[in-house]
Amino acid sequence: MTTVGATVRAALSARRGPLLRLAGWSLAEALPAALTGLLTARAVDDGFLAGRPGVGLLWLGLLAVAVLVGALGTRQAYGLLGAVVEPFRDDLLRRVVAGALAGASDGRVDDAAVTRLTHQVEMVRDTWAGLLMVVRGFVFAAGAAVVGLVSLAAPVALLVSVPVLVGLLLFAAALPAMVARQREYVLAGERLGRDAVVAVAGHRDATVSGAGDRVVGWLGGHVDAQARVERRLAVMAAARSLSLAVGGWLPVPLLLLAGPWLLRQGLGPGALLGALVYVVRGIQPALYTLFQGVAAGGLRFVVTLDRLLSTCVPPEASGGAATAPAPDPTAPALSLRAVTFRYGPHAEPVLDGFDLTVPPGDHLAIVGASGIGKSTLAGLMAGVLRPSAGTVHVAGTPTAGVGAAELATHRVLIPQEAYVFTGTVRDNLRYLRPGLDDAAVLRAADRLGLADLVARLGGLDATLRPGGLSAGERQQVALLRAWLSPAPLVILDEATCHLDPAAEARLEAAFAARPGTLVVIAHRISSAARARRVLLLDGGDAHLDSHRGLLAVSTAYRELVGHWSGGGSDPAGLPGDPHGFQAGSRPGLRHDVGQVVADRSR
Ligand SMILES: Nc1ncnc2c1ncn2[C@@H]1O[C@H](COP(=O)(O)OP(=O)(O)OP(=O)(O)O)[C@@H](O)[C@H]1O
Repeated sequence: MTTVGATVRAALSARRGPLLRLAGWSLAEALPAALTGLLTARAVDDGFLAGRPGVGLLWLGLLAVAVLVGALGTRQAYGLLGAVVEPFRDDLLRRVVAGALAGASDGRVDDAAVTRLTHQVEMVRDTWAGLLMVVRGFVFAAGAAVVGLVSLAAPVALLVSVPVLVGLLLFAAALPAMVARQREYVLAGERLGRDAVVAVAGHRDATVSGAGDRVVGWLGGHVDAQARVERRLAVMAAARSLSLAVGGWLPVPLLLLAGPWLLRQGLGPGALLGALVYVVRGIQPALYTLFQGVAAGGLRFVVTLDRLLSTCVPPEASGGAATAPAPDPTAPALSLRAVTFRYGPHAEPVLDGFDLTVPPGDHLAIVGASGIGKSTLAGLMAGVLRPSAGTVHVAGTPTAGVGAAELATHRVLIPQEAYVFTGTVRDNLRYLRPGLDDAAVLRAADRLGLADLVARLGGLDATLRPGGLSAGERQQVALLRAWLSPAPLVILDEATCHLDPAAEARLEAAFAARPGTLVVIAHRISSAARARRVLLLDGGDAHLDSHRGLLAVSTAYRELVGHWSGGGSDPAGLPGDPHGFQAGSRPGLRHDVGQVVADRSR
């Protein structure tokens, strides 16, 4: 499991640019803290005490300018905070949801768990932002104050720095215990909440069976436990106060006690006052904010992030294409072994002990009656569905436990209802390959005969509104997007059903010529005839052969072809049946494909 420390380090190193800019503006923000004591000392020693109030006011005016610069720094720093925090939140959310999806059984996701996890991600985001600001604020404010003290006099800086360091060390020593107490506190709260829900849900049974007192006692035990943990947490507040007393307050009496000696060494009274200003206005509030911030939001951040990471898919599994291993070109494009799939624990299996190997570069058409399991098989091939038993490999990579981003580099699945989103034509087309240049996109559009469509949509910069597109146009946009994807395997699940036969033929031919492997859930007989091999899903059987081969050996296939091309205005498809096949026309077909393996490629 990824640790909190590693996650924080990765988040910081991934956002180096914005962090550096944040540091730059933090310097500006720290300007008043750095100058406040120095300018006060000048105003007093060279101005007011020297009988030159004008000079004193001038120094104070400079301080006012520094305050304005600091305010500008604060404004910019908060703006930059989003650039550091939001990508961290996005990445965490992606991993958490991927973890929830990976943990889902039979494709069923626990919605409540996802909601709880996303809520916790928001909490981590907020506390992360708070922690960054607090730590950053302390480093720059305290650093500025120390620089100011050194510029006043080195012995003064030493007198202040030593107790500050001791206070920080005390706080750091108490931190592990604070984290442990905070974790106990969170767990006790969760336990109480969970069991209270159980008790409330079962209160009728408890009352009827006379177990009310036992339930109250049981819950009371949880309340007591939480109170005990809270008391232990409160002890940690004492450790915090001690650290603040040493680091933030001790320098004041030390400076006052050393005052006569410092004045004898030539330090002006204004400089002594300036040093006190640095301590009281700079170091003390910075320490207070640091201790409070770390003890409250910081501990919540560590504990909540730690719990979230235990549910996450590691970044390498959910990360972007850059971290995903490349598909193995020598492995079969698809390999299904003993795959069984059912939509529910008590449902009949749609596939049962199914085997299939698709070599790289193959062009496979899958045919069968409506409801026989073609889309289910496509979903399994694409890793969208998980087999109840057996394994599915895409280009040598098992689809189980692989993140969506990695899968996307291996295969692209275009379903019947194509997905188009509100955004530019360019973003829609480059969705699976964001870095691609416009020329390559337009070349591909031309290659697929879709240049007119792109022009009609208003060009690459135009905004697509999904509602304004016909079903056929949506399919063409999705097909061009799939063509542009880096994935070597393309699965078209009746992805051309809203196009006319000529457009379908043109697009399928283009996909067949694309380097890689093509699997088409056939919508028309012509799709099957164009394919190198045809997989026929039949009731208790499955057959794999060429179109001609199947025509020669399979009565079921001949019957389907007969239905497909039999009469009507569309010689390539069955009139009135958008699927080409009709379950009613094949009463003998069952939904279980059966044990028979039709795999002649092995
Ligand atoms: N989400 C689902 N929940 C339960 N059963 C489902 C689900 N999706 C499909 N099925 C059932 O699984 C079987 C196979 O469906 P599938 O959609 O894979 O068949 P198909 O051959 O693609 O059909 P069509 O050609 O009509 O698209 C059918 O009996 C269908 O009713």
